[in-house]
Amino acid sequence: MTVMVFGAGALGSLIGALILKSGQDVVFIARGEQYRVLKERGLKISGLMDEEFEVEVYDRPVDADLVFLTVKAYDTEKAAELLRDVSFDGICSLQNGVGNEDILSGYFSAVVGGVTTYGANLKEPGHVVYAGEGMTFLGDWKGNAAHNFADVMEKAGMNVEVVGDIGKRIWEKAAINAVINPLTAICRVRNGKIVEIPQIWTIAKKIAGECEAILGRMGFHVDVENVARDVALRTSENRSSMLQDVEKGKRTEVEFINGAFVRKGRELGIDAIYNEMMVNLVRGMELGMD
Ligand SMILES: NC(=O)C1=CN([C@@H]2O[C@H](COP(=O)(O)OP(=O)(O)OC[C@H]3O[C@@H](n4cnc5c(N)ncnc54)[C@H](OP(=O)(O)O)[C@@H]3O)[C@@H](O)[C@H]2O)C=CC1
Ligand SMILES: CC(C)(CO)C(=O)C(=O)O
Repeated sequence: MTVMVFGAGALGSLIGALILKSGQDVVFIARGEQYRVLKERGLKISGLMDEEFEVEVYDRPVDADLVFLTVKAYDTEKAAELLRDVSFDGICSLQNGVGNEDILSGYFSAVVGGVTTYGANLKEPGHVVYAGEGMTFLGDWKGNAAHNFADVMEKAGMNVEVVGDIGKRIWEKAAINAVINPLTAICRVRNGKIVEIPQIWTIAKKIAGECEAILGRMGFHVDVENVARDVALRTSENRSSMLQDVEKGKRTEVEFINGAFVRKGRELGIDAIYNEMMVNLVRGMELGMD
């Protein structure tokens, strides 16, 4: 059994390292400087684990049995096109945002949706910090492969559960990210500050209200304001992934987070003007970067 990790950045390298450490075969797909360093020097994981791994790494996909997809959401379509040329039995997205599984379902017959709270940061090429042990929920989106992916993760000692409501969980996580991520990125603050600073929290509540109305109409009843508040406070010292992207001058996943609520709101006839404002402001920042 060979497991491919397509997108060996922060999360993919961590997941791949944990699977490799358990004695299972892993191939890593990377690009650019990350590919070069992984090939020449291997992978270093620090933080909750302190180990170095020699890794089998390629700059294009190869045949495998199972594929974990860990590219950013805006790279999913391109990854699917590349993966079409190789053979594997199932693909599992561990990405944030909405829409990845639908894109993959247009290409492949066994697609698994995933939501994970494991935390990883890329310190420098080839060096990933394992920042938080979390939980991963997997669910079949198309076909029947979730249990195969869960077996691999379980063997690797990871916390994982196969669930029947992965769609709801993906949207729920997207709602939490829709409230916290753009505001932390625009205001350049850590997560906890969006609750502490009343001027920011006022806007957060508007975004949460729109997300809750949309999720409610979809049959997903979530108290978005309170859940997002709890997550922001529990992760109060975190710099959100969107803030980190903006600070590094990288593109963000805002179109797959707040943008997903704007599109779903339009479809359902529900206003999502605060989410739309977040998309425009964050995209504006991205496009204005030198
Ligand atoms: N990091 C975390 O703790 C968590 C992340 N997530 C989600 O997981 C996903 C990945 O996040 P993260 O690991 O932080 O992001 P990273 O940018 O660190 O990792 C993605 C990696 O995929 C690479 N990549 C993209 N396209 C290709 C390609 N065609 N061929 C080879 N490599 C490719 C990227 O290269 P390049 O840098 O050149 O673009 C990058 O190295 C996101 O959706 C994120 O929201 C979810 C939970 C936790
Ligand atoms: C939950 C949260 C907001 C934690 O920082 C996150 O998922 C992110 O930063 O993308």
